[in-house]
Amino acid sequence: MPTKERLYLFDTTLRDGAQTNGVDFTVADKLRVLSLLDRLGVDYVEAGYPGANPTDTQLFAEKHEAKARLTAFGMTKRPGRSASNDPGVAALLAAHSDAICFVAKSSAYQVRVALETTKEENLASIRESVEAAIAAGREALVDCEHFFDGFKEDRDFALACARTAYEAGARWVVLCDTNGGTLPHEVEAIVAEVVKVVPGTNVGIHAHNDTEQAVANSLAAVRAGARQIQGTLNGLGERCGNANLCSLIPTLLLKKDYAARFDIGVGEEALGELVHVSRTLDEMLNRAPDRHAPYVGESAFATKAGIHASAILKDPATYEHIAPEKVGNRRRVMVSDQAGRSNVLSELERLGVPVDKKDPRISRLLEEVKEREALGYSYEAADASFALLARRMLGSVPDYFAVERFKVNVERRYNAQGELVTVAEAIVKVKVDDETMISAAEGNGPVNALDVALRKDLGKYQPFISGLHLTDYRVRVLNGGTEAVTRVLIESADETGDRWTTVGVSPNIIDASFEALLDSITWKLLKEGAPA
Ligand SMILES: CC(=O)SCCNC(=O)CCNC(=O)[C@H](O)C(C)(C)COP(=O)(O)OP(=O)(O)OC[C@H]1O[C@@H](n2cnc3c(N)ncnc32)[C@H](O)[C@@H]1OP(=O)(O)O
Ligand SMILES: CC(=O)C(=O)O
Repeated sequence: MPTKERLYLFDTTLRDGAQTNGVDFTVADKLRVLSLLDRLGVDYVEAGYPGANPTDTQLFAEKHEAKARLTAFGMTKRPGRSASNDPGVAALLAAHSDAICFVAKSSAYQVRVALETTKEENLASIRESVEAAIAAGREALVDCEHFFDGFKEDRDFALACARTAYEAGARWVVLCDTNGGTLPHEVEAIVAEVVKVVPGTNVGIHAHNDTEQAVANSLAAVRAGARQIQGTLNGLGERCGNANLCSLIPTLLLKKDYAARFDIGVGEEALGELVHVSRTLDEMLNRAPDRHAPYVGESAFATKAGIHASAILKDPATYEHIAPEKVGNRRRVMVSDQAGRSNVLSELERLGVPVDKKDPRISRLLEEVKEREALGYSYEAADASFALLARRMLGSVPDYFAVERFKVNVERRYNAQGELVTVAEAIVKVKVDDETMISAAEGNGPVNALDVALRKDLGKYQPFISGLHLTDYRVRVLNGGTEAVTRVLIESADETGDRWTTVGVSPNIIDASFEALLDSITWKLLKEGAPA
């Protein structure tokens, strides 16, 4: 087998990713991400911009052990002064890092307008900054900012910037599509010109996603000869983000043309951790994961259409481009108004509901789902409500308890301190066997009060629901005006870490919420095997 070429991965989640609107890393966050990236096996981690802010300065104030080359980012020296006299360069040289990545303009227009200097001064800044880094024993990289736009307007100057960086000793000359407007065929053609001047083994690509082409542009650059890709986890980055490493890594490892040709330093085992890495980052940043993200999204291997589900059950390869387990994801076959019998059978199997494939009740269950979805229900996410619907149809859900009445009161009034407050109170009357319980509770809203009252005393079932808590509550008004119907989805969790979702629908939001709450409790009792 021919030896593979080495393709290097450079992660900038902690630098360009930190430029994402709404993203803010602490030093502790950065160290955690560094360890995630190190386990993944990327070659470089650009961890920040020492001197730009206290977090990054503190991060680089000491040495951090990592397999990846820890990289500090910053500007080349400013025009009109020497590198040894430039505070920005001094901060970079003082930082504990293996490598320094300088950002340098490579567009004549940017040099004139943004830097207000000359082309010659800019080339001198690149050369002297790289030389200073190397003299200090660091590996030097140069991010050629605005390279592709610069190449289109003044090709010779853009190439002179790249050549100057290389000749000064930069290990990598990284071509940046800073404004993200370049298309893959342009990237491929321009990189092909650059590698005539700087060897491809020293050329990198840094693509922004403003036309949703960052991943395609990175692959186009590799096709043309570049051998380093810069990107971020989950595609974080300035404006629309950077090339998403969670898409690039599996593509490079699993798609034949790249896998056969390149070694990227990330192994199969680490690839199996990709979903975990992606979700851990989202969790840390308090961002909702993108359900539709390629490879790592919750819906990346979710099938709704009946025709697809039928084929997937025969052989998953019929509708999947890779096996989801390779990236640590899972297949989901959903039940909805787009489903056929195959979706229902698959979901029942997953939920552990035993059923004979030929049972005529399967078709009736499917019809019931479709009729209910027409009324506003949605079972795609509400797995526990679907399981209850199915089990009720199959006659296996006990009547654990009956709610005889409930009352909810919301009142705005002055409290004893003279402050205006809104108070929600609920009373629930529940019958378990022959015993009647009446519970009252206050809550931060009517649904919360109702939930607390309902779960306060369920008699003999109380021990079974003690670990139950609500983790999410979503409301959607399905059609406007006076005819509006409200759909409530409630996500619950318990002490074992299990999560499940239930649905309720009604013109009245309290009724819809109550229906979803009842399903949640009933599912928990069923799951625990509570006696009827
Ligand atoms: C394309 C990219 O993503 S590059 C990454 C950019 N990242 C960041 O900017 C985040 C961190 N930045 C910061 O905290 C601040 O901008 C700092 C600390 C770096 C600089 O702050 P300030 O000194 O107040 O300067 P300010 O941010 O207003 O402007 C940048 C200056 O750098 C100059 N500059 C920009 N790029 C370069 C470069 N590659 N080489 C030399 N100088 C440069 C600009 O011309 C401008 O100079 P001016 O003040 O004489 O007009
Ligand atoms: C360096 C960088 O982030 C850019 O040019 O986009």
